[in-house]
Amino acid sequence: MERDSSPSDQFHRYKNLIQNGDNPDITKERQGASFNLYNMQCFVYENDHKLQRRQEILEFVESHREFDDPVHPHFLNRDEQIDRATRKCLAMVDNLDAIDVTDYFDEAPLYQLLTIGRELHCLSLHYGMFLPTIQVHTEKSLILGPFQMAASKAILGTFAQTELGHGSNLSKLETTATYDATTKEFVIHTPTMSAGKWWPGGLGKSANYAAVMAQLYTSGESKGPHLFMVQLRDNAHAPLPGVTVGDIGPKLGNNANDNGFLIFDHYRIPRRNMFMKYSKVEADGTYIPPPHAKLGFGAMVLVRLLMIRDQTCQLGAAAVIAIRYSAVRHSAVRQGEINEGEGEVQILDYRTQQYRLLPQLARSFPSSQRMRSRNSTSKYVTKQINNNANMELLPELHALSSGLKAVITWEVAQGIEQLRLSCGGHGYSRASAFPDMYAYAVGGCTYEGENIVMLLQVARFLMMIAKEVRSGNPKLAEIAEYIAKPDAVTARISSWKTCSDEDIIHDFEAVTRKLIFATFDRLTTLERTMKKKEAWNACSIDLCKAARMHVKTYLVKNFLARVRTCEDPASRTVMHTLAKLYAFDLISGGGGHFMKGGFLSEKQFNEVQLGIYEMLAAIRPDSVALADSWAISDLELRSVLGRRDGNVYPALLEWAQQSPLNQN
Ligand SMILES: CC/C=C\C/C=C\C/C=C\C/C=C\C/C=C\C/C=C\CCCCC(=O)SCCNC(=O)CCNC(=O)[C@H](O)C(C)(C)COP(=O)(O)OP(=O)(O)OC[C@H]1O[C@@H](n2cnc3c(N)ncnc32)[C@H](O)[C@@H]1OP(=O)(O)O
Ligand SMILES: Cc1cc2nc3c(=O)[nH]c(=O)nc-3n(C[C@H](O)[C@H](O)[C@H](O)COP(=O)(O)OP(=O)(O)OC[C@H]3O[C@@H](n4cnc5c(N)ncnc54)[C@H](O)[C@@H]3O)c2cc1C
Repeated sequence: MERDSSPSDQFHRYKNLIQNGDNPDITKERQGASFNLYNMQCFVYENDHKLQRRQEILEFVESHREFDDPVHPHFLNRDEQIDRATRKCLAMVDNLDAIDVTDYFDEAPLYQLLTIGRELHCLSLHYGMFLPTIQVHTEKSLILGPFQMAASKAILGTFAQTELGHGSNLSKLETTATYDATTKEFVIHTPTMSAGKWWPGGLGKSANYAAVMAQLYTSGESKGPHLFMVQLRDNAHAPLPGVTVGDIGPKLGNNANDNGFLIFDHYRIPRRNMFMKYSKVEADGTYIPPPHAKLGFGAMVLVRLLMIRDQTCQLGAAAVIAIRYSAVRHSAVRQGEINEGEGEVQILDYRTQQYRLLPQLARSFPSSQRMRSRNSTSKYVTKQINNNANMELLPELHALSSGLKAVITWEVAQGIEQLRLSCGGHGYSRASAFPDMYAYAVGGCTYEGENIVMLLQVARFLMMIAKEVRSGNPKLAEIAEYIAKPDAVTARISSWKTCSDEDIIHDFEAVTRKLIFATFDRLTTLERTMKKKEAWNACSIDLCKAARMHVKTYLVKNFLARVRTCEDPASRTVMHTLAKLYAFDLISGGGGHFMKGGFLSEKQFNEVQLGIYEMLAAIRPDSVALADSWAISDLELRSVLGRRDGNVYPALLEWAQQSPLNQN
């Protein structure tokens, strides 16, 4: 059948509709902000230098043609996605001078987002886990500049720990590394089908090396899981004899990453290939244990901390998209009128919409902020460990990194989904970026320690503290000091305007303390009639609840503390309201815990609900400017709906035009 014009021609006709300049609604929103954007951005990124670096890195990437995308990546099949990501990875590595590669907190992730986007890729595990593993587990004299090795592209590594049969429970991993003192080698072997490594990123096609977690056997004795550096492929990139390796197929997301499987058949590696910073096997097979049994899990602790910041930035970006879209969405489709006859309103004016957007925006700030200080704590703890001086802080760091990882990845994934819904149908399109963001975030709930398993680690720590407090001789980590404070019978929370930060902290601490001790009492009662592990299992839902509340209390306290450091009064006022909204929203969502035993009265609970309404209204005029305070460029955002200029509809048409279905 003949047609008047091709879909492509028709799109070109519509393209003429693209507006010059920014959408007037979004401009008006920006003009109405109560604070100076630059001051707020400096607060969010801690100083103007970091802000300036963001801009410099953006300009660098934008000026390099090798980072351009000839076809929008959403329209590529998996092979093409992997090709694209690999091409970009090479360009990224060729231009590493553009950033401080050791800054895993700001510069490296930003550079990666700008060059490649949200898809994980063949180098994700190399940078995300392989290099951190080398850093954490290799003696300094042997590191030989891992970043130079990466830059020279000589070694491309992954982290191969999870197996078909076991992921969370490291003690049951089945891959073996048996020391042969006659040849001074380890024999790496996959003894059963369930022992096959499964999931490592970049393993399927790309990596030629892996840090492999395997059960160490020496002098006929089992010594538990240890890490080994293993070459997998030769110089021509073919698997070495004794190594079977491949891709595990498509996944919910991260499909530009070749997650793989790996099977060893009595594969030999030199003795020095064991990561021996903490535990050692001497040439004669003598085993030297580490100064702390869990130091071998150190790389995971570090990466959990990195993930927290990385994931929170995804929530920030999702909030930016949804808020900007909500400011421009009103006239194309009738959503209803608030005051009849006065015409349609921006969807941002609906209180329900604000309730979907603003608590998520609030949620995106504290965890990104505090991770900076956690990162320095981590460096401090590592230094203590390296000096062999002090292992005392290790359980605290493990509990905190596990808890934050579990709570934040969950909240980020749920938040992104809520923000997607807030954009109606367009949120469902990949053009919005929400589907990719969600797939990325939800992966974080599983990898690097399944969230429930991580919460139960926090609970172990809390139960130990509770036992110490009850014994009357507590030696408490800083994050747990509140657990020893006296009980509080009633809540202090009043109206959001009059209640102080101390009131909010008092109430969160009191409720969490109660939850911890109620769980502790239940556990100890059960332990009288059950085996310890059975008792633990029998109250593990409560254990997780206590762990979650402990982490949320930590986040609330830190958000409020961070806001107090804001030097610009106008920015501080808005951020303070946002911090209170964050706290009130958590109380409202966790009403059961707060109202239990009459701690929070019904009147106080009503104040909380009312306060949420009022704070939404108070923040509404600043919401677009608050979104802008994340200082995210369009290239980083990669969302048609979240464009800075607000010209969403022509951009959607332009995006759809690239669909291969429209090419003929
Ligand atoms: C140019 C640059 C370009 C780009 C740069 C790109 C990126 C960089 C920038 C940013 C990146 C940011 C982030 C993303 C990074 C990468 C993400 C990409 C891809 C995803 C990677 C995913 C990788 C993986 O998933 S690897 C596999 C992870 N697996 C796990 O996490 C397993 C989970 N299980 C465990 O950790 C343990 O089994 C356990 C902790 C659950 C239990 O331990 P154990 O087995 O020993 O049993 P228990 O009896 O419970 O414990 C005994 C006691 O030991 C304590 N314990 C346990 N662990 C620790 C620890 N680590 N430290 C201290 N103490 C520990 C435990 O608490 C018990 O103590 P208790 O006193 O007896 O109670
Ligand atoms: C996108 C992605 C990338 C990954 N990349 C890598 C990688 O590069 N390298 C690597 O080694 N691995 C990787 N993994 C694997 C990942 O680390 C594991 O999937 C994760 O640690 C969870 O382990 P599992 O799959 O065995 O889950 P399981 O432990 O089987 O969990 C299944 C269920 O059992 C529950 N459960 C398990 N143990 C307990 C317990 N003790 N108490 C209560 N409940 C429990 C969990 O809560 C969960 O609900 C990746 C996974 C994904 C999804």
